[in-house]
Amino acid sequence: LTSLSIYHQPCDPPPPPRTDILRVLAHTSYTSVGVGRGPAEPPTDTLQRHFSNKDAKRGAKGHIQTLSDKGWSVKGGENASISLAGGVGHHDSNQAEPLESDLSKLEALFDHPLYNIPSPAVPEEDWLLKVKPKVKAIEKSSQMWVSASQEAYEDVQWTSDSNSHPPWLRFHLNISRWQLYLHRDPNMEPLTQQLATHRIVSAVQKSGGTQLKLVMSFPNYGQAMLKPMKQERDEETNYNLYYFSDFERHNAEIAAFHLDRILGYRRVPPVAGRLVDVVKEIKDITTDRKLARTFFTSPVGNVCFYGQCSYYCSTEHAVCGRPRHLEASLAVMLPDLSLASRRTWRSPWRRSYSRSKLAKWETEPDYCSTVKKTPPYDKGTRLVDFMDMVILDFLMGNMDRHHYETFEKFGNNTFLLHLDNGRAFGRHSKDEPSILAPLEQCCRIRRSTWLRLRLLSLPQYRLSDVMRASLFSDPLHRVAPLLSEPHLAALNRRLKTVLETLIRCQNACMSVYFPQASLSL
Ligand SMILES: Nc1ncnc2c1ncn2[C@@H]1O[C@H](COP(=O)(O)OP(=O)(O)OP(=O)(O)O)[C@@H](O)[C@H]1O
Ligand SMILES: [Mn+2]
Repeated sequence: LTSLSIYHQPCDPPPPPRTDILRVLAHTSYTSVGVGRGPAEPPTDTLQRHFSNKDAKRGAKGHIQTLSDKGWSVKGGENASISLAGGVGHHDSNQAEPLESDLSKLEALFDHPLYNIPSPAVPEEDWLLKVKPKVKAIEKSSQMWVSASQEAYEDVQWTSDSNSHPPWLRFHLNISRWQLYLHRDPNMEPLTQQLATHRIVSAVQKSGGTQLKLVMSFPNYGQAMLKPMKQERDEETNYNLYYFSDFERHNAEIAAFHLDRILGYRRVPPVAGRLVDVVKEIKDITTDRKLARTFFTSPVGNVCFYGQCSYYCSTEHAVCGRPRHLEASLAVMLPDLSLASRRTWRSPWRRSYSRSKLAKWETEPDYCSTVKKTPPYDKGTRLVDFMDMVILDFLMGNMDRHHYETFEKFGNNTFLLHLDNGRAFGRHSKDEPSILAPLEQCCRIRRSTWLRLRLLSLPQYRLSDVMRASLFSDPLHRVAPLLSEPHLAALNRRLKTVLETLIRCQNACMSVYFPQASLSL
């Protein structure tokens, strides 16, 4: 299983000819396909082995019930899935399928061996954080921190037992060298539930970045980054706006989390949608004076605010409740930088961020060969990790990946954090081929990613369907589907383009080394 290199060069001799790989991929028994778990593959934690297919199915159904119990479905209770199936019936009648089938596709996808590749336990040094051994009682009392507004926060009674930890802490403690969370992580449901429903005790502006965002705090000391809704779901980005002037979209942050998980990466911090009460949950509780000063009531009686930031923070660009309910995305905060510092990397394929200049990669045909020789892209998994991110960005139309971050502790041998996806999903009617330039130019991909992409192109796991099913679990789905049908359809179209690019890569090299070989993709 580990014999195949993740660095299989497109121009290396290909592995021995296989029978129809697509057929094998669709087959439930996977042992006959030599999928390598290269050193870059996220380890599978023992926890996930306890999750049988049955548990997973029950989990998914249970979730629908939880949502409907809370009045989050149109009809609720037993009929929840039926009414919701009707609710999504507006997509292309040729493809119309009830939601039940989308959900079972998602379950089947996550049950597939490509998502359940066994791996050894995570070595001690591969965890991002370590729990300190028990502090003595005396030290403890002198170290005890007393909150200024004690009523707002809960008493902390955490022990070394993870059952005593709130979901956000469990999330932090489970971040490892290769992924933010586990496949089928049992903590995801409580974590996203809390983001969506937990009482907000503090809201302040987050500094840094160009657009308005807030840090929200919860009574259990968890925190989340809020991005407000600025654009209707079916509105397309204005064609005359440069990518760097585009608005951020809350639904893009949510959808990116789901897409990243479906691609099997798990490199986007969990995000949930929430209808926030602008008055009760922001204006009344904020201690941020600069923010408080920007609240006003619009001529039609909606409560609005605009905060302070370097773009779009003015009365003209205020975000407004209806009349006080505002849609927003809440992303769980990563561990504080004092506990886990991060390194920021400039993307080698960064756009020029100028209206007139072109970047080097746009003019130099052999640009990739230079990058391949430049650390950290010359060793380890960095280049294929970068390609994973490129594919995510192309699928969701994100042109704004100027930088990416990694956890300092893990050096160069670690996954890339896919933070800041707010400028994705701006346009469904057009694809942006330049986002794929790195893949076109380098022709490199991690084998397991490539296999998963092919899986997602099969009708029984179709990307748009599994995304629809996954997004259905977000609380904001009851307000409106997080991605409109044209956006879901665009995902399939773009996936096809990615696969065609890879076939072109393979063809080009096959013709060099194996002129007579036929391609059995
Ligand atoms: N979930 C998170 N937890 C902790 N920090 C985060 C999280 N998401 C983003 N950040 C940090 O906050 C900074 C700003 O976030 P983000 O990039 O999403 O905002 P932005 O306004 O879109 O920024 P920019 O305008 O530079 O694109 C990021 O550089 C990142 O370091
Ligand atoms: Mn941004």
